[in-house]
Amino acid sequence: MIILETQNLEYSYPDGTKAIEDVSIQIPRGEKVSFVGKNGSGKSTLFLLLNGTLKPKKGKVLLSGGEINYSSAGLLDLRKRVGIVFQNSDDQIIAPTVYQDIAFGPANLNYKKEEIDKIVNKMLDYFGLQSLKDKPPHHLSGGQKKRVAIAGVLAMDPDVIILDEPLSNLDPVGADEILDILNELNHLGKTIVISTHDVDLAYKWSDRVFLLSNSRLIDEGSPKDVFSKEEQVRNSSLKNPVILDFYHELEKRWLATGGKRPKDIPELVQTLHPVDLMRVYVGPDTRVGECVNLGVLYGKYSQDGIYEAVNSRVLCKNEDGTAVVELNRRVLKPGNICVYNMDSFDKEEFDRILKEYDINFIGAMGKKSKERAEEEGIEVVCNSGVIDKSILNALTGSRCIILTSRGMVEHTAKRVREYIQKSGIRLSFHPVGKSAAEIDLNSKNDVAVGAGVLKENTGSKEKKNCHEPDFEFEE
Ligand SMILES: Nc1ncnc2c1ncn2[C@@H]1O[C@H](COP(=O)(O)OP(=O)(O)OP(=O)(O)O)[C@@H](O)[C@H]1O
Repeated sequence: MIILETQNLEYSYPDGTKAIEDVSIQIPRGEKVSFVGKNGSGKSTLFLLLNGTLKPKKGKVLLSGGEINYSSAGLLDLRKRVGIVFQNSDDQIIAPTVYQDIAFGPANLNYKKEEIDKIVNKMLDYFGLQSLKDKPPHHLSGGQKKRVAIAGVLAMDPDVIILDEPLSNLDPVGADEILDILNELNHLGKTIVISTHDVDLAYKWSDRVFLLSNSRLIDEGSPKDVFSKEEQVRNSSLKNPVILDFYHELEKRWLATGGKRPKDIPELVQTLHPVDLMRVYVGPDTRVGECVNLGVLYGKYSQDGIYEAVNSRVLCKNEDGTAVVELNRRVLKPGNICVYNMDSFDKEEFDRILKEYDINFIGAMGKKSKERAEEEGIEVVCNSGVIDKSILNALTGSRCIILTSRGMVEHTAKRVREYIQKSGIRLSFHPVGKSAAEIDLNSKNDVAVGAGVLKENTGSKEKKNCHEPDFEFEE
């Protein structure tokens, strides 16, 4: 529901200065509203028009849908419902004591003495001014004067409280105290309208921002909307809220993502999730924001395990066809590789091994073993580049078996062990079957890398868990 509204408002001062030109605004009831704009943009003039202190040359001011009545009675009613706190408290505080100043408004409304006393004491308590009630206001500090000025307005229990630069000249703690009071009053249902040059305040505090420039309304909307138009903000001689500048710098360095502009520090912290980025080539049709699957990452990209990069979001694309993607890693449990000597093939034993190791990839190496596999009706899925393909399949979690003959078993073992040593990825490797025990796993052909050597696991091979490697890398 709109509590205050202006329609095509125009105002010029008697000297001819055009202070407000064609301004139409709507202020919803119960909102916290900020007017921002450089010096002389027309904020104070608009506020004086909103509470009837000034009468527009053209256009209308409406309160709760009704046009303002500029008769004395109409204005008295308006000022009871729309209170204004001036930027300079000395312009507002006129009575000889704090008590009398707060009592001024209710007295003007012809309230009875007891009622006035009750209201003033309530205000003195609420604003922590009891100990100062008999002091002359001009002896008070800036913060205390501001509290007296707000108390004087609140004493009339207005629906809307308009405050012109309420925090100017206050120290940070004093400013926070006033802000707390405004927040509480808003919480109690009051519509709070302020003007400010403090873009950080307008950005984080307001529900709605109106931007004035050269006596005209330039923009209005949520703080995030209004302050997202950086050029417009700059052209209005304002600055970006610091929190947004900071966020943009983090965003440029890929330290903050999510595209959600933070409103305050907790929101900023939320944008700082650790990002895991990779520069990759993507097709020409891939767009920023799309997700790509990069397959399995190992070697230097694997961190301390094997990962599959699925649904990795493209954060930016470069002209050279590369893109920066945010990796979405899915941990892969490495599979295993068994090697079986087809020279001593035994159908029953072979079937048991397939079952025990849950084999889902069979490769055959060497003419003899391929022929034997065919004779035995074994479904071989790979018969060239078998060792490397088995390694690649094992990396993505497959359970592989390589069928080969006596001499090739040790060669296969050596190649797999080399890979394990170089990559640091602990694939399981098991010579299996009757002749497995004959394989010299500690062959002098083993490759030693750095300070590490491979050694055989102890324990029965027959009982070994299929995910447990036969070889360990020993530092
Ligand atoms: N009493 C006056 N007589 C003539 N011109 C005035 C008077 N008061 C303000 N103005 C002019 O009206 C224009 C709007 O002034 P206003 O005080 O409303 O701006 P403002 O946005 O509140 O500025 P500030 O941020 O400096 O408080 C300015 O050009 C100003 O010089």
